Amino acid sequence: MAKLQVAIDLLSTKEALELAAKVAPYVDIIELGTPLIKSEGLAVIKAMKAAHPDKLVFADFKTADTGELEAGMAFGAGADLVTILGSVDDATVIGAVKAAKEHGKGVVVDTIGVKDRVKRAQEVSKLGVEFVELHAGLDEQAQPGYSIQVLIDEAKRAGVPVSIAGGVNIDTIAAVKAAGVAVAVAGGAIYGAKDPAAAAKALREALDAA
Ligand SMILES: O=C([C@H](O)CO)[C@H](O)[C@H](O)COP(=O)(O)O
Repeated sequence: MAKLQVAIDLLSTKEALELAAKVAPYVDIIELGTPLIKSEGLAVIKAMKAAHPDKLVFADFKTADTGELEAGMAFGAGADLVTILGSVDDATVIGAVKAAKEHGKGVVVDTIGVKDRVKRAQEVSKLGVEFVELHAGLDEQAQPGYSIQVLIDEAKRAGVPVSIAGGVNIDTIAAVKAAGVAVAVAGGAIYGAKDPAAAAKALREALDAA
């Protein structure tokens, strides 16, 4: 069964906690987006884990160097999963995986900006990561002609556990699920909705549908 991850790209701990309280019943993973962590620091991780100890808290660090150190910081603050950039040296991923093993937590590699996402996903999967995020970031999504179909096709070819992030919504989630993903990530489709709880519930139901 694929997991549902809410990506919270809001900028304050207060707003993030309010959103999480509304959508937590429908999601498995609560992602603290990179802008949120840059705005609020490690304290937002601590606050979210305290509020939702039963959920996986995902710190979207997008770490590019000192993998062991930064992953250790995220896990020490209460994160269950932390992201390392796929474009960086294997040594950074290996260091983060070392920290994850010490804390009993996990590393996710984010392929944002990677030219051959499938190849890199297959490479880093051998390094002990939990799963690989096939990700088109918000800037890439804003480019003319962007379609999530690219990520869906890549997920089908990957042959390793992946998530898809980059335009998952109620219209695309069935195809995302059919691609065999481990995790579907939805940001704007939830936090940008008039009724985030209803949006998360609808995505959950679509993901769980036979
Ligand atoms: O990770 C993200 C981005 O880099 C900013 O932190 C987004 O949360 C991710 O792309 C999902 O966004 P949506 O397309 O809004 O679902």
